[in-house]
Amino acid sequence: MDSVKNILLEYGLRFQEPQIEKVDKYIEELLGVPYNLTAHRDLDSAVHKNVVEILLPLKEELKGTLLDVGSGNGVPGLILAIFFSKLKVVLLDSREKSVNFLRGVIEKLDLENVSVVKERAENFSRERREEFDYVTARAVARLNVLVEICTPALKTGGKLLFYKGPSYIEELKEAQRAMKELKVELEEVREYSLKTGERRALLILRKYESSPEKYPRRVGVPFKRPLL
Ligand SMILES: C[S@@+](CC[C@H](N)C(=O)[O-])C[C@H]1O[C@@H](n2cnc3c(N)ncnc32)[C@H](O)[C@@H]1O
Repeated sequence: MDSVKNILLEYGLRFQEPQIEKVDKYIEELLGVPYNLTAHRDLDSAVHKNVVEILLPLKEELKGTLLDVGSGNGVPGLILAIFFSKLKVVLLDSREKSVNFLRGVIEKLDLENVSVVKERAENFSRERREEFDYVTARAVARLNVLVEICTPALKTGGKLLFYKGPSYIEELKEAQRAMKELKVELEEVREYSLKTGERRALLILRKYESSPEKYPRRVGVPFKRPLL
């Protein structure tokens, strides 16, 4: 039977045993069934979607502070916290159900470098300006919205790491105004493919100056009236 370890080895990803043990437990929590009872296809798909997709495009070690916006079940923030022990991670989500799940997982996995906050990103980013070295997000909003709700919490010189599908090309065009307003520039796009055939891209944007105080606008506005 495939294990998390074998799948990561297939991709040439590097790891240590304690990290694999934690990911095994995490997948068990995610699927809601003990590891030895997990169906092969469920395990394979969960590891690809939640672990390989996150680690594969990262060549460098991440260290410092990281905020994961709209963390849901903990992807990518929790996975990054497991594999990069020098990171201090805040998982942010406005949904009670996600926050409760995440708190349970952190306790079970005994993770000391992760905390969870239940709050809307618009409020959190306004209050915690210029605090994080990285802000990450996957499957939360289109790029122009993400830039507005994430960038204020980022330090000047810090990086936004957004996991996207092939729609990123359109989203980048649409996000030009938001990038200019919030003072971020595209540094790099890392395109990659999973063995499942899925095409993905990691967008890396760098904040070159403080974002104006008027951003982010109040809760809901960046979604309802995105910067275009
Ligand atoms: C589709 S899920 C994605 C979860 C995870 N990032 C992933 O890729 O598996 C989107 C999550 O973003 C959260 N979310 C959406 N808008 C948000 C906001 N403005 N502030 C905080 N959380 C938000 C939702 O509650 C939900 O848990």
